[in-house]
Amino acid sequence: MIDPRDELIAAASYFYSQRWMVGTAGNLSARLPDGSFWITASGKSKGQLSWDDFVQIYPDGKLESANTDLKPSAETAIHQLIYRLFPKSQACYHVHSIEANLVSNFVTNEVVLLPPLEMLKGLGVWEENPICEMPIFRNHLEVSRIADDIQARFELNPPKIPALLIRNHGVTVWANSLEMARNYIELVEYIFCYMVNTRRIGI
Ligand SMILES: CSCCC(=O)C(=O)COP(=O)(O)O
Ligand SMILES: [Zn+2]
Repeated sequence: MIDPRDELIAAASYFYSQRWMVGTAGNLSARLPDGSFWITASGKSKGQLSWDDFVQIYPDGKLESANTDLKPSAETAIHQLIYRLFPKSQACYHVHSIEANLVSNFVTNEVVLLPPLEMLKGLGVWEENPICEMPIFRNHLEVSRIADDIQARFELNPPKIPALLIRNHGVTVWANSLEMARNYIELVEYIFCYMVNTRRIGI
């Protein structure tokens, strides 16, 4: 079995270079065949991760890490929930971009309408002139409350695309492979960038 940490490190380094994972912002995880997942340890610079900067979380919540000082990402509860709600997901990526935060303030309600761009096909929306919304969640200080809100909403109303925004915080995507999760981050960031630019030029 290939260890997914190399791919997570490469993705984090790329996202860092795009300024979507500045400093210690964001967290990435990837599942293993036994149902456990590797997740970035909390507070690590995402531009220079190594294998020892990850924690393995088992389905029963137990964890394993290279040293006992290592804490799993503060947002592990969201990754755990995503894997529970979407059992085919193999990766969950969360980044903080300026555009994601700007877009999260374009509306005050719980969803933002995305422009009907061709790029939505990359997120699985194969429709002409699609009406596609991205869910937005409140950024509670306690991450478990964010996870509770996501669970409550998604159990009733599953999202059309594998992505969610946390207002003034960042975007989270999930996918059936690490490669797809990386593409999804690029696609949502393209869409956010487009939305910010259309506002800027007033169209
Ligand atoms: C400066 S980032 C604040 C915490 C956060 O939102 C994040 O994504 C990183 O947290 P982690 O515990 O995964 O390092
Ligand atoms: Zn975050």
